[in-house]
Amino acid sequence: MTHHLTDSSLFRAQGLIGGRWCDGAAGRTIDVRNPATASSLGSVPDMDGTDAREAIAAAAAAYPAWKRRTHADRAALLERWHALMIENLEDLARILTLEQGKPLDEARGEIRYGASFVKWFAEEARRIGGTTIPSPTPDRRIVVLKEPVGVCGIITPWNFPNAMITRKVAPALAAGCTVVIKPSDFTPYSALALGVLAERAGIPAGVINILTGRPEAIGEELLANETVRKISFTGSTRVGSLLMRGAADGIKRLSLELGGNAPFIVFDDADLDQAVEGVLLSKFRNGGQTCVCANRILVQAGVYEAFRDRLVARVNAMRVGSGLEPGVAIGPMINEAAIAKIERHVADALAKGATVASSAMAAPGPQFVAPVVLTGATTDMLLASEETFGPVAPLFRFETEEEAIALANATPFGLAAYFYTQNLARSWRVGEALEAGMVGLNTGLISTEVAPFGGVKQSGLGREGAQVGIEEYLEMKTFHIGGLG
Ligand SMILES: NC(=O)c1ccc[n+]([C@@H]2O[C@H](COP(=O)([O-])OP(=O)(O)OC[C@H]3O[C@@H](n4cnc5c(N)ncnc54)[C@H](O)[C@@H]3O)[C@@H](O)[C@H]2O)c1
Ligand SMILES: O=C[C@H](O)CS(=O)(=O)O
Repeated sequence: MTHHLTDSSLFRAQGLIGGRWCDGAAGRTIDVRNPATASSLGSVPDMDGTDAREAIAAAAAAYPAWKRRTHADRAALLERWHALMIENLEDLARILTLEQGKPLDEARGEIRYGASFVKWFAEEARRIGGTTIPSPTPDRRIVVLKEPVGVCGIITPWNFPNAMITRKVAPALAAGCTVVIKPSDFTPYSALALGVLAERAGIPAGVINILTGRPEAIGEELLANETVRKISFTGSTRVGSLLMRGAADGIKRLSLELGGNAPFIVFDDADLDQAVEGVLLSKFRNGGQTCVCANRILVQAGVYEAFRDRLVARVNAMRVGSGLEPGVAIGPMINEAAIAKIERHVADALAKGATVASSAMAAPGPQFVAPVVLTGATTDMLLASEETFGPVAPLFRFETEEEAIALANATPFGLAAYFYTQNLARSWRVGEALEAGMVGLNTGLISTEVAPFGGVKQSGLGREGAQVGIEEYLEMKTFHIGGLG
C-alpha cells in the first residue's frame, strides 16, 4: 500500500498532458522529500520547455470544445470533481501532509477549503451573465458578452498545495478556460492527485494539464508562448515581479497573489482572550508558513504584559513534530532555506535587543523549528520588514492608535491585516486606515471561498474566490448591433 493510502492510485508520479500520464521529454526526474523526515517520497518528471509546449498545445486543442459546453454542463463536471475530493479527503490529506508537512488535521482542513472553491465556482458557472447597454441611437443595440480568456498558465506554491490550485483552476474551468498547471517542485503529488480525480470526474482530456519539475524552463515557455493568454500565479513577490516582466512582451493577463507582512494589532480595549485565540490562528497556521500569517504583533502598552503572558502560556503548550503524529500543532518547515531564514530573523532580533519570552523548547530534529514569542521587537529588525514564514511571534509595543496605524502600514506589502478592539468608532477608523486587501477585525481567520482574497501594494493584483473570482478568467466583448432601423 503506497504511503498507507486507501487508494494508492491517487499517488501519481507522472505529469499529465492531453489526458496522457507521461514522463518528461528529457527523461530527467527530481526527487520529492518528506519534510518531516528528509527522506524521499519518490520522484516526478523534471519537465522542461518541450513538455510545456506540448501541454499548451493540448490545452489549446481542448479549448474550443470546452468553451462551447453549456455552463450547466461545466458546472456538473466541477460538482463531480468536488464530490470526489470529499470522498477521497483522507488520502488527499495524507498526501498533502507527507509532502508539505502540516499537521494532518490542518491538511484535512485544506482539502475541505480547496474543495469549497470547486463547489463555489461550479455554482458561479451558471451565473456568468452579460449586460445590455442603452444605445445612443435608436437603430443600434449594445450588449456586453462574457467570454473565457483562453489557455491559462497556473503557477502555485508549496504552502497550500491543494487549495492554491483549486482557487485558480475552478474559476478558470467554470469560465470555459483550459489550464496548464505548474505546481511547486516541493509538492507535486497533491496536484497530480487532483488531476487523477479530475479525470475520474469526466473532465475531458487536455482541459487540465500538469507539468512537474523545476520552474525556470516551464515558466519561460508559459510566458513566451502566444497561446497562453493569462498567467495566474501565487507565490513570492520576487517571482511575481519576474513573471510580470516576462508577461509584458505578450501582454498577457495576470493575477498575482504574492507575499505579505501582516500586522496584528491588539488595542488596550481588546478582549484579550479573543485576541490570543486570533493570533494563535493567524500566526501559527501551517507553522507560520501562510501568506496571511501575522508577521508583526503590535500590542498597546496598557495590555502588553497581560497579552504576552497569555500568549506565552499557549505557545509553551504547543507540540512540534511530524504532521502525522496526533496532537502536533507545528509540523516541519518546508526546507533548509526556510529554516535558515527563520533562524536569521531570530538571531538578528536577539542581537538588536529582543528577548525570548516563551520557554526554550527543543525541536525534535533539524527539519523543525520550535515556536517562539519574542518581546521588545523594533522596526530595525529583519522580521519587521521581511516575511518570516515560520512560528516566530514578535511583539512590538505601541502607545497610540496613530502610531499603530503608521507601524502597520510601514511595509511595501498589503495582503492581510488584523486588529482587536471593542470600540466601534475605532473599528471603522482603523479598518479604513489599514493598507491591506483583507482586514480582520476581532478575528484571526479571513480565508473562505465566499469572500474576495488578494492584496494591494506589492502583495499582488486581482482577487480570488467570491463572486469576483471568476471575472479574472473572463474577457468582455462589446457587441454593437447596428442597422436595426
Ligand atoms: N497571496 C497569496 O494568496 C499567497 C498564497 C500562498 C503563498 N504566497 C506566498 O508564496 C510564497 C511562498 O511560496 P513559494 O516559496 O513556493 O514561492 P515561490 O515564488 O518561490 O514559488 C511559487 C511558484 O513559482 C514557481 N517559480 C519559481 N521560480 C519561477 C520562475 N522563474 N518561473 C516560473 N515559475 C517559477 C515555483 O516553482 C512555485 O511553483 C510566500 O511569499 C507566500 O507569502 C502567497
Ligand atoms: O498562504 C496563503 C494562502 O492563501 C492560504 S489561505 O487561503 O489563507 O488558507
